[in-house]
Amino acid sequence: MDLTGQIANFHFNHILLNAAGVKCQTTAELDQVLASPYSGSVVTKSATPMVRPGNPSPRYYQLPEELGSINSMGLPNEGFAYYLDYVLNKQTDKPVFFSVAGLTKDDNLAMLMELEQSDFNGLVELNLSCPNVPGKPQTAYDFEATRAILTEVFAFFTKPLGVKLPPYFDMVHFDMIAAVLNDFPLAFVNTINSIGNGLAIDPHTDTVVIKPKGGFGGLGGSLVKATALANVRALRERLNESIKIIGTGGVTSGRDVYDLVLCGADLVEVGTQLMVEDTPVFERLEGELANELDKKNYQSLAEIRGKLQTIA
Ligand SMILES: O=C1NC(=O)NC(C(=O)O)N1
Repeated sequence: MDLTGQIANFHFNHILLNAAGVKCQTTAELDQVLASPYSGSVVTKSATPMVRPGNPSPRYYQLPEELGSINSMGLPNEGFAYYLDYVLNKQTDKPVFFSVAGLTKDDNLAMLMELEQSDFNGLVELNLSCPNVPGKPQTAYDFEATRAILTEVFAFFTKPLGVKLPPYFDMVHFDMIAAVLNDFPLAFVNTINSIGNGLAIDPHTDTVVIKPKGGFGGLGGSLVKATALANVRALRERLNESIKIIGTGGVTSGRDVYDLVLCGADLVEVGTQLMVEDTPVFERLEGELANELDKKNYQSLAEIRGKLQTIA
């Protein structure tokens, strides 16, 4: 059975990997994800130029009844140089994604210039959608700002680049972001980032469950699946076919992976459920995915990719 994926010149023997932010802040975590026989790749925690402690804790909370998670991490990371050193020295035959999330356009341009001039030979993900830095907007909700930064980036950047997008909730917004992205030689888009600025309450104490921003945080896990499916499907229908799609959000079962591929995903990322189960989740999900294909006598993901049916 062929459970592989392709982005640019990179072939992925498995389509599952971590979502940026989960199991990817330290070299030990990155090594563990890469070492899983059932991961196809790894993505680094979104890097800022300097080390960042992030927001005060509690800043991550698992919602009850396996609904998902809420987080306001605030881009804690070991700093750009730490991740560049890791990717330049790590021996692996799996493609690696380097995620960057500068707090300013200049920070992003500086990190991307350093990556361009480095020997890094993987893929780069420009995170335009972190909802958790107080006072900072999710750039990709501003279509002109997104066009402006991509214009400056592609004036010099020649390596495979993709963007991490927030979820959109309006058909016109799908049209507008696709009209921007189609003007650039992007290797991929990764959709969705968490659903920004949700709120969860502890019923025993009548208190929010995370400290930053009065309890507002990004939502992940099963409760965001329908939004993730819609964003993958809408962008697949609108983007040039040269722009591949990484589907992220709401994956807790092999059927969830199958559904994202059905909507057009080339690779699939796991965030909240990876926090819950750790790296064995990749084996479980791939096994369940294979079973879903078996049920319908499919031999490869290529047979179902983008093949979601509508009602005539
Ligand atoms: O892009 C991000 N999305 C999230 O949901 N959380 C992290 C963060 O807060 O660092 N960043």
